[in-house]
Amino acid sequence: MHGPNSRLLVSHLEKTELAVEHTPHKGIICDMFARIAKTRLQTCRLPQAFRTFATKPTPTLTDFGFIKTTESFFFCDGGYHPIVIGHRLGDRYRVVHKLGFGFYSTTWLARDNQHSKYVAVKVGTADSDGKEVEVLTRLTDPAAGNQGPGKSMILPVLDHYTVSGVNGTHPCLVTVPTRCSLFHAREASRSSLFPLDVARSLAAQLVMAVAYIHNQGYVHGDVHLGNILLRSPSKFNHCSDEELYEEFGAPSPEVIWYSEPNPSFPSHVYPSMWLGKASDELTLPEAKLILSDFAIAFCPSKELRFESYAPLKVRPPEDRFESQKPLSFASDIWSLGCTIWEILGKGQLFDAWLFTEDDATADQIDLLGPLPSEWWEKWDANRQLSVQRESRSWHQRFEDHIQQPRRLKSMEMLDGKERDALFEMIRSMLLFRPEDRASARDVLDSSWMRNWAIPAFEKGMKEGDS
Ligand SMILES: Nc1ncnc2c1ncn2[C@@H]1O[C@H](COP(=O)(O)OP(=O)(O)OP(=O)(O)O)[C@@H](O)[C@H]1O
Repeated sequence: MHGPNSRLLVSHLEKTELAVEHTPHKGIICDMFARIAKTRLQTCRLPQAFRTFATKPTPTLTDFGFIKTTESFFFCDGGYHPIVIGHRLGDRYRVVHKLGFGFYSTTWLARDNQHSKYVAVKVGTADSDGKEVEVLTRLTDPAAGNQGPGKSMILPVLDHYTVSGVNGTHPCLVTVPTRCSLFHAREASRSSLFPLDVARSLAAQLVMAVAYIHNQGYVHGDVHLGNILLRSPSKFNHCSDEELYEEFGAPSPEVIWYSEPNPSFPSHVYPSMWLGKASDELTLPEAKLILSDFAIAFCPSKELRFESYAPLKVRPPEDRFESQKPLSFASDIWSLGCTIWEILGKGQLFDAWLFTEDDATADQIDLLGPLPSEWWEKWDANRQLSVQRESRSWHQRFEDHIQQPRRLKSMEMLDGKERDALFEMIRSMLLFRPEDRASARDVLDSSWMRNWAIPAFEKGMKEGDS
């Protein structure tokens, strides 16, 4: 099931658009979803409801009652709060549209009746701990100093409170609404690419944001394209609800089909509104980044964390090979290196189609060379490396993921000097041993940052001012 069609299906699953009932390949699709679910079991922190489903030995199509929307699966005790457009969230916020959802929350565009402006209200699942509020409050505290532009790339908490409903008590976090994630901006484009200067500027901003949070003593723990959002133009605060619906579309509830009806399930869900822009249409002044989702961020000096919850494609290898040692800032640096690569091109540095931890390790060895000897002994390398694999060098991956897609779309490409500086920087971030990796500060001082990425960011700031 590898290949573009299966990728498309997953993307549809994630975008909640798949009408499986109408396909002639239900059996194959059930099998594929079962595999996706099981792969995800190894790769993400997941609510219990999903775990129960994913461990079913032979799921049938009926078990995929959530197919029309993965989201509907999480309406259960401890899960999402069912929300209807027009309802109030707390006394102050009237829900106007849906902005998005993740495994641990749904996010809504709401009208703040006190200040007559739009806000984003992230409503956590009842089993989420609400710790994100605390982390964001500390990181955006005016007393935390203003070390460079990184701080402005974190959203301040405007308000927080809890709401109670059929599935439990839910933490609510209020921030300004943003545009879309880099992942969704790419998905919405024809080329899946950012213009080169935009990509450089986004990479610079991401490193600044990570350098800032590291400086404040926090590890983000989940750096990937889905958690990097684009700042919204502020103009839409002046729109009425009607004008907003006119421009961005009104909410259109979709009926959910359930295999086993339950009062905690809503009868409808809402597709998310699209405030975003396709990646290839994004201009330099518009490319203003927000690092989001601090739900699993932690402070290594206060809390020991041994397990990484980052997706496998960006997950640092010490999670697997040094599971007795606590994770540190260097775990973010690995994910950051992989994410910068992805921002510049259209492929992932480490391929990630239904890939297992063994595939990830083998792919990392292909690119980076042998594991440290004590790690090697922990891995059944002979079995894994005997599997026929296509070995791809830095240059090949660069050609496949970055240069060739840019060439094919007639978009600006990197020259040899820039490519070498990029390789040098990313290599310093992807060293197997976490203690050998560059720090975020070192990355900011690298030649690629100083000569290509930061100048593009500064150019964007100037163009935005003029
Ligand atoms: N301030 C915001 N403005 C607009 N959309 C937002 C905002 N915050 C979150 N979203 C949307 O909601 C989605 C999910 O948010 P987020 O990743 O923070 O949730 P989560 O439940 O912690 O996710 P995960 O599945 O990574 O655990 C985002 O991808 C984005 O589309």
